[in-house]
Amino acid sequence: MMKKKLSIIGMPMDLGQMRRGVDMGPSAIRYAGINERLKPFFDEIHDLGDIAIGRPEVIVDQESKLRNLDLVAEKNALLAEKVDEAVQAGWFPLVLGGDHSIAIGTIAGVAKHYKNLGVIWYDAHGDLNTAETSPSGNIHGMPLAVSLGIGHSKLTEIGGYTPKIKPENVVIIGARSLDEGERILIKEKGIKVYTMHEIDRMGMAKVMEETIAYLKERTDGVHLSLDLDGLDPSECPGVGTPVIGGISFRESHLAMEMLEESKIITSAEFVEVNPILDEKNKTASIAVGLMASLFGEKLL
Ligand SMILES: NC(=[NH2+])NCCC[C@H](N)C(=O)O
Ligand SMILES: [Mn+2]
Ligand SMILES: [Mn+2]
Repeated sequence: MMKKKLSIIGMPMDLGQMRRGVDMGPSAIRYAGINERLKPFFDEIHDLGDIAIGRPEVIVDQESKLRNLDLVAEKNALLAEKVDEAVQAGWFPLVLGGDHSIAIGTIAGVAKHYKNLGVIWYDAHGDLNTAETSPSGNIHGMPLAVSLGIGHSKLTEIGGYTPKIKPENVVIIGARSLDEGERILIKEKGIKVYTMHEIDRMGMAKVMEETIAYLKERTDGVHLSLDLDGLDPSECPGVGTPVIGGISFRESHLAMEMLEESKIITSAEFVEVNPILDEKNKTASIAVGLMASLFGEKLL
């Protein structure tokens, strides 16, 4: 049997949006006991520490209006390298955010190892904006588009190849706040989306059954990109862009348990935990609980 090895990488990035505090996400998640909780499910766990981000001044790219474009690109290139090395060496990469712009780096590091990487985008948002469609200029609203090869070339070219993933290999779960340009892109590219409407109507069990079956038949690895704002803000208040009417804690655990049973997940990231906006580290604790379910923790 191959050893089960987990590589934890902290990405204290807050340059993809405007609310301070999300750079403390990795610390909050570690403080919530990630190591202890995941230990039973791995032969070895290496916490590689954090990628150095620094505290630079905000610079808006004059041409594209993207906030912190150069730094977000530079730091994501570093993350991509780290993730690439982990996968290469046979470690499961688990990245702790940081705002969702870090998915650009994670996916750049992972996708080169697969012919058809699948992505589950568990999020209230589509994160499918470009400089042209973004209402905010915040890069954390763009990483899924960037990974599909759509967006500023400084972002899409990270890792030296583009696109990273194909639209038919993506499943978005939990969407309830989509901008106009994102809706157009979803339809144009035929991206599979389970909005809150489908989750209410079909139930999470059916949504996950379909998602797993869909990805199993077309992908050779699946990355889970879980934005804690996919969950309802009453349960996960520690996020920068909360949207009412989200996925429940229980539904989310079921989703993670079903993913564990399916054995399809080959990399993951948990993003947008902002301890300054949180209540007693609740959101970080929920993130750790979801990771535990994803890797095999059972109630009985
Ligand atoms: N990763 C996130 N929380 N993204 C929120 C994006 C919000 C909005 N759609 C924007 O582009 O600014
Ligand atoms: Mn997101
Ligand atoms: Mn979101």
